[in-house]
Amino acid sequence: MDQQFLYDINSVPQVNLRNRTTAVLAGKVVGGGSAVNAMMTVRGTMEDYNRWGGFFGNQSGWSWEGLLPYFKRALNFVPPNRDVADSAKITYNTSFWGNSSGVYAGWPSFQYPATTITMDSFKGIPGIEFPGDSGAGRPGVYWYPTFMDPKLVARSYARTGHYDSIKRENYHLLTGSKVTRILFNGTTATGAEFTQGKSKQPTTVKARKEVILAAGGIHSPQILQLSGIGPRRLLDSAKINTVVDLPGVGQNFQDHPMVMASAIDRNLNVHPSGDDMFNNATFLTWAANVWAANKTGPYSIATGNAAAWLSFPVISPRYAEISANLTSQNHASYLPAGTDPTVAAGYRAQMQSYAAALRGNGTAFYNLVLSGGASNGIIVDLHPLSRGTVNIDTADPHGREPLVDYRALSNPLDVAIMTDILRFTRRYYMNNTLTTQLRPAELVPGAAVTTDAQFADYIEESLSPSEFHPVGTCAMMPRELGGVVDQDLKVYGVQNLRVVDASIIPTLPGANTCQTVYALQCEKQAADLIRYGSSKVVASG
Ligand SMILES: Cc1cc2nc3c(=O)[nH]c(=O)nc-3n(C[C@H](O)[C@H](O)[C@H](O)COP(=O)(O)OP(=O)(O)OC[C@H]3O[C@@H](n4cnc5c(N)ncnc54)[C@H](O)[C@@H]3O)c2cc1C
Repeated sequence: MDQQFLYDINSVPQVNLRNRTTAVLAGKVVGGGSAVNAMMTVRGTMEDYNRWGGFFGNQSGWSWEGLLPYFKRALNFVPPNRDVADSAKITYNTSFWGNSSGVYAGWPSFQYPATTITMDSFKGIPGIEFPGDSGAGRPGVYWYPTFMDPKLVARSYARTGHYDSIKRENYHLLTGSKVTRILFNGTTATGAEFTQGKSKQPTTVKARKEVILAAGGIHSPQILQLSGIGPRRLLDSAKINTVVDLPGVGQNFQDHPMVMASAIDRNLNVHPSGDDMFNNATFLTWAANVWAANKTGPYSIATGNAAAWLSFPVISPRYAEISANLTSQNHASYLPAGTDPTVAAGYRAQMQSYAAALRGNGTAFYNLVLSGGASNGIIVDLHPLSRGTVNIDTADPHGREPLVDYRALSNPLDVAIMTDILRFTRRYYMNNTLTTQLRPAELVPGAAVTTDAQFADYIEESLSPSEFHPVGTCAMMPRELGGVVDQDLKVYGVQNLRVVDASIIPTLPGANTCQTVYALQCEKQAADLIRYGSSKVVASG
C-alpha cells in the first residue's frame, strides 16, 4: 500500500496487548478509504441495522427495511461471468442489488477451485446457513463481489463513481487542503477554516445553508473537538472554547479486532490454487501473461470473494453463559474513568442488545475469509464489546494527530469471545468430517495452545485491534445515550451542521464497512436527507 495515500498515525500503547501500538490506517486521498481499501464488498445482517434503528424506536428509517433501498442505490451490481459462476458454484440474487450507481460491485474473471472446497467444508458443521447472496442480510457462508469496474477491471470507488463525473459550476474539489475547524456564529455553523498545502495561513469558506462534515471515524471527531464541540473537560484542558458540551464526541470508538488462526490442508491437491501464486513459477508466468494480455486470471482477484460470517451459537458451546455474563456486567466499569453518564447509558444499551445477539442466529460474530489455497489466515471478531476513544492531543491539539486508543480487550468478555472464535476455527479445520481427508495440520496458534489461559496469552500477544474500520466516534444515537448526531445526522446542540461518514455508525456492522458507508453517506444522507430535509425513506427499490 502506498504510504503517501495514508495518514501517519499510530495508536497509543494498548495496555491489554502488552503495550503494543498499531498503525491506524486511514486514506489521505480523494475518495478516502474507498481509494485504498481491500475492495471487499459486503454488508452486515438485518439485525445489525435493526440495532441502529432500535435506538430510536419502531418508526426509524435506520433499520434493515429503511436502509435496503439505499444499499441498492449505492452500488451497480454486475453479475459474474457465467462460466466462472458455474464452475465455482457462485450464487447471487439480483433482488438485493441495484444498477444505477457509478460505483460498481463486480467480479473477477477467475476463481480458485479450492475456494469452493473450503466453502463446502462448512457443511460438516451443524447450524451453518448458506444464504444465496451476500446482500441477503443473513449470517452464513457465501460469495460476495468486489468494488471493481468489470469493464476496466479496476478499482471502482468514490472518486471514479461520484466525484469525477460531477460537472457543476458550484462544485470545487480542493486537494491538499486540511480543514482545521468549523466556524460558528453562536451555535450556528457558518463555514469552515482550512489550510492549503504547506501554508499555515488559514482560509475560510462560508456556507449558505449548512456545513457537512465527512472526514471519517478518526478525523471527524477531531475536527468537532477542535471546533469546540465535545466533552467540556477535554476541551478545557486543550484550551478550546466550548461551543456545545457534547460528551459523546470521540467516545464509543469501535473497530474490528483480528488474529491469525490457520491450518494447512496437506492433501488439498487442487490446482491452480492460491498457493500456486507463491510457489509455482509456471503458474505465476501464466497469471502475469493473461493479466497483461486482457486483465483476466488470478490477478483480477482483489482479496477473495468468499467467506464465513457466523453467528455466536454456531461457533461457541458456551454462548448462553457468555451472553448471561454480558447481561450481568457492570458495563460502565469497562469505560474510561470519568466517562459521562449519558455515554455510559448508551454503552449499556448497546451491551444489552449484544447480550441478546450472542444468543441468537441473526448477528454474525465470526469472520474467516477463504483464500482459495490450502490455508487461510485472518479471523475477525465482528462485534467487539470494548470501546475506545479518539481525542485531540491536549499537549498540541492543533499540531498533532488525535490520540487513537482502541482500548482493546478492555471488556474482558472480548477475550472469551475471541477464544471461542479461535477454538471454532480449530474445529472447522481439524474436527470436521469433511476436512479429515484433506489431512489438515494446524499452523497457528498451534496444537499446544488449549487452555483458556493459553488462548488469552496468544490473543494478548498477537491480536490486532483494527481491520481499518473505525466507527462510532460521532454516534447516531439519542443524546441521552451519548449520541452526537440525530437521525437526520444533525449534530446535537448546534444548527446547520451534519456529520455523514463512518463515525456516525453507532455499532459496527458485522461486515467490512465501506458498502454501509456508501449506503448511508452517498445515498441516504446526500440524496434524501439533505435534499428532502428528513430521514423518511422516500426512495424505493
Ligand atoms: C487499508 C484499508 C482497507 C480497507 N478494506 C476494506 C474492504 O475491503 N472493504 C470495505 O468494505 N471496507 C474496507 N475499508 C474501510 C472503508 O474503506 C471505510 O469504512 C470507508 O472508506 C470509510 O469512509 P468515510 O467516509 O467514513 O471515511 P474515509 O474514507 O476515511 O474518508 C475521509 C476523507 O476525509 C479526508 N480528511 C480527513 N481529515 C481531513 C481534514 N482535516 N481536512 C480535509 N480532509 C480530511 C480524508 O483524507 C479522506 O479523504 C478499508 C479501509 C482501509 C484504510
